[in-house]
Amino acid sequence: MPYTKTIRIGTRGSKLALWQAEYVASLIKPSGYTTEIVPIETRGDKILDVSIAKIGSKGVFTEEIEAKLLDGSIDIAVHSAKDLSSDIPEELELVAFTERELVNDVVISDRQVNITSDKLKIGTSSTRRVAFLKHFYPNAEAVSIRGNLQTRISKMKAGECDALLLAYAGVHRMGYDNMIVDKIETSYFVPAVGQGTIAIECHKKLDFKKKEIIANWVNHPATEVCLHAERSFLKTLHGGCSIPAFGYAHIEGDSISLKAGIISLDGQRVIKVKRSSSFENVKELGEMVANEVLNIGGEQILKEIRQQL
Ligand SMILES: NCc1[nH]cc(CCC(=O)O)c1CC(=O)O
Repeated sequence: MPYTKTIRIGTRGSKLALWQAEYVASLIKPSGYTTEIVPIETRGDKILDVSIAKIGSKGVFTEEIEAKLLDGSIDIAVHSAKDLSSDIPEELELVAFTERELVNDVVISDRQVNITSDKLKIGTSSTRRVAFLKHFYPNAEAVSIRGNLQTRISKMKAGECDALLLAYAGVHRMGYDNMIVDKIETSYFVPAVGQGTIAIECHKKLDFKKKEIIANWVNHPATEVCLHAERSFLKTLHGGCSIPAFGYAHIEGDSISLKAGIISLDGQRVIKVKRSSSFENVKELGEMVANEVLNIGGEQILKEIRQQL
């Protein structure tokens, strides 16, 4: 095949995913390479009536896309880093992470609501958010809502819930900032691993010039190092996206600080550990934090969750 200066970008077909793919394409553009966006439907897009936790296996939003990386029909895949399992196929690698957006969860609503004092029905389908709601906002009632952001907002307007709890990143990318009624602090409501950043996955054998373009034009090194710490934590914990684990790393001077843990599904027990390391040791940092979390009660919580799901 003749060499083409075109990078084929595989992505899910949802509006948020397409926004993210377009964003990555816009970062590549000044390099002189062109891009082609290839939408791919995944299992997670097809099954809308069951919560993600119950679909079961990891990678429900990524497997079909990874298959196309493996057979060479796309050059790179663009994912919300949060949706990416901690184990990716041996032949593939993560080559870039875009600059992280504000990482917080936010409450959005079409009416005036107060999450602290009102008895709100809050739409979410994330086990982490349901458990944190039970712990920090016992007034609130979590109701399961799935679908893309647009669908969830229509369900809220139709009365299925009073508010939605979502990642700021997605809300912002879809242009719903004006519906934000509360920004929840990460000091206690710790985000999911990878929240707010976009990961670029490719075949280890992808043409080196294309890899170089991605590294130079798409990757944000400070975000990348934080993501490696968070993902090392998740990998050691053996948690997929259905586990109510959380992890957030950020740079403090010349070290990386990682705060991560797990919460029981009933919200009763929060196991949280914060440690820091140099930039070179983020993998060990993630492993150390995960092992500590497992040892001080995390193992027991994981065992209970595996029995319940
Ligand atoms: N699990 C779905 C998902 N995956 C990524 C985002 C938002 C964008 C991001 O976190 O980068 C969302 C929606 C949400 O959690 O509100």
